[in-house]
Amino acid sequence: MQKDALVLPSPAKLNLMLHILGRREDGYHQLETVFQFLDYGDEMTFAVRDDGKICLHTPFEGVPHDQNLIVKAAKKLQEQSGCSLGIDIWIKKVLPMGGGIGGGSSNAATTLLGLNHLWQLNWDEDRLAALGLTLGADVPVFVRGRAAFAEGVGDILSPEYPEEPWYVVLKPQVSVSTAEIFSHPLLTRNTLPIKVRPVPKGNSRNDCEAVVTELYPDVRKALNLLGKYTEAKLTGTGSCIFGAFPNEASADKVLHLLTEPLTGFVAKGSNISMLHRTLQNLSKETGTRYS
Ligand SMILES: C[C@@](CO)(OP(=O)(O)O)[C@H](O)COP(=O)(O)OP(=O)(O)OC[C@H]1O[C@@H](n2ccc(N)nc2=O)[C@H](O)[C@@H]1O
Ligand SMILES: Nc1ncnc2c1ncn2[C@@H]1O[C@H](COP(=O)(O)OP(=O)(O)O)[C@@H](O)[C@H]1O
Repeated sequence: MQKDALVLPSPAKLNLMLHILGRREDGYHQLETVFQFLDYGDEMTFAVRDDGKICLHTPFEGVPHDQNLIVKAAKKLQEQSGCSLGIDIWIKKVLPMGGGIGGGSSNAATTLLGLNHLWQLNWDEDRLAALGLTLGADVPVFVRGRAAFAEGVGDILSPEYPEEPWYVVLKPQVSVSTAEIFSHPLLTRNTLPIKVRPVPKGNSRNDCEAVVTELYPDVRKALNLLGKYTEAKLTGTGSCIFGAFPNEASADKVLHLLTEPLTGFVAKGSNISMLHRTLQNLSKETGTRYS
């Protein structure tokens, strides 16, 4: 690896609540959701190439190189900016795929921000978020890096400041397809919009939960298990579930009681993503603006 490589985190997100208000003509659903980041995620390393090639060196099981959101993000940014440079990318992947914690979207956003810096494009956040939205509904929130109340298809963001507890996140041994849940006939699609902000306590339901637990009994089992210790909820379309705890020790204790046969982790909730905290620290060290 080159000595001037840039190493950046790619954090997970949780949907602290998720309401589905309706469906647009293009099939996409209008949502209201609260996004918060976790201080837990993948680690990505970037090194510039002079030959214009985009090379992801870490293989992903079941995801061909050119279908990877990392590669798609890099190629789109290269095309739209007209940049002649390329990039080598490595990733230490810890986030489970298809878990509703946004790993793919987060990887895409970290790629956009990392390359914006390394290729010296100086794109602003709005432009990067707009490009991100063409890759997936969740990419803009990762580009902006601040906890948010989201409307539209999840792309119209306004600041939200939820508490920042410690979470236990459990991954049942199933992967849920977002498209499958959103096309299900029994999905709740008529929840009324929330008029009051910040989102009042008691609005923390996830409208996908009923369909997901019906189709995936392992998710129901996990919710019941964690639900013995705290309120347990689904994030996004699952399959991960989570519950809040007042401190790391109490979260750790419950994780150790529960993991077999589930896998899971403990992480602190954060209203500023660790990617953006890292970029801010780099800016201070080098005097360069990173996004
Ligand atoms: C619902 C959320 C909440 O965070 O679920 P998770 O994927 O994280 O579980 C996301 O907005 C998902 O975002 P993302 O995973 O980027 O979805 P996309 O790739 O854009 O869309 C996957 C598929 O889900 C459906 N879809 C997605 C978002 C949305 N607001 N309405 C939809 O109907 C569409 O059928 C689309 O083809
Ligand atoms: N870099 C990536 N990381 C994870 N998943 C990716 C990536 N690129 C493409 N994918 C595809 O996107 C799907 C959804 O991944 P992910 O974002 O992790 O889940 P979710 O949207 O449920 O949080 C994966 O099952 C995989 O097929």
